[in-house]
Amino acid sequence: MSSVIELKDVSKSYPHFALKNISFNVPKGCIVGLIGENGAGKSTTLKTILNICAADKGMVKLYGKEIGSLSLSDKENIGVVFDDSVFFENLTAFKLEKIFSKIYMKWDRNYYLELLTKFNIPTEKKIGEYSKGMKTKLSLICALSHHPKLLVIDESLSALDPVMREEMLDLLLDFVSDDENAVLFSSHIVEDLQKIADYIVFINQGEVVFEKSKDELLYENAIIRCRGNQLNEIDKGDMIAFYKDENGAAVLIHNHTDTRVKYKNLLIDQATIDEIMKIMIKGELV
Ligand SMILES: Nc1ncnc2c1ncn2[C@@H]1O[C@H](COP(=O)(O)OP(=O)(O)OP(=O)(O)O)[C@@H](O)[C@H]1O
Repeated sequence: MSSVIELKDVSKSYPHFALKNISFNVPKGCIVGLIGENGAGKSTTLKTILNICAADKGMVKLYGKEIGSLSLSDKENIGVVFDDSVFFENLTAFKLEKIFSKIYMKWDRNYYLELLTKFNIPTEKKIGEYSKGMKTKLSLICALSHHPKLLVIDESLSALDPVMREEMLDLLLDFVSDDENAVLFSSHIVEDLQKIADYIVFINQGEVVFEKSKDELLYENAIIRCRGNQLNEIDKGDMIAFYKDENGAAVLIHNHTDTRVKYKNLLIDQATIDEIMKIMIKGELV
């Protein structure tokens, strides 16, 4: 399976923060979810991929080409939806269409109008008068309407209500049903990524903690919930990380049949990606 994005040992330093040797791939036909707490380095990673900020070292390739050597038509194959995407607030969606039709060679007016109707976006209202959710929808619609092959989305869908998010997620699944397309999607709403992502890349304090297929991640991990004083009943070798507070302990363990048998007297739950992330960030790694 070839990759749309390849990152190898990418580093970028700011005065009080550094991305350190970030490596991961975004394979064709896949949705890759980038997760991590506030300030972990998700946006910086996306900006480095898009060459909005240059990496200090490492390699970024899109469709096998170094990021600095992309042609205009290569760039047109990238659709970007950022949380702070700005459109001219005095324009209407109709006027915006006229501008984009001149910028993008593959601009698809009919598809744009179809999506505006489907997602109830007013065409004659000024964009400055849109709600945040409407702006987000418009941003995704614009990104899709020039038929990119890669969509890079930063946090944006968090402004949408659950029903609308579901529809947008369906749109992304539809997008990657074409095996040539791919999505790199950074989100706080890990639940969304659990629904649609094929791979999860977890970044913490500027470093990749893991890059795994979602199915593998959910299958390989389980959580023991117990009282704090029961922690010593669990062998360190079975633990990945644990979190303890006054209400008890949550222990991330390797999910093997033998660990399930070994700890049959303790409550073992399936782990969600959200819980895996929280225990690894807030708890202690073993
Ligand atoms: N231009 C910049 N100059 C200096 N520091 C920066 C710059 N851009 C980002 N940072 C710092 O880099 C760190 C990572 O920021 P980044 O926006 O990548 O995190 P994030 O994971 O996307 O966070 P969030 O989920 O809150 O959006 C933060 O500490 C931020 O202050």
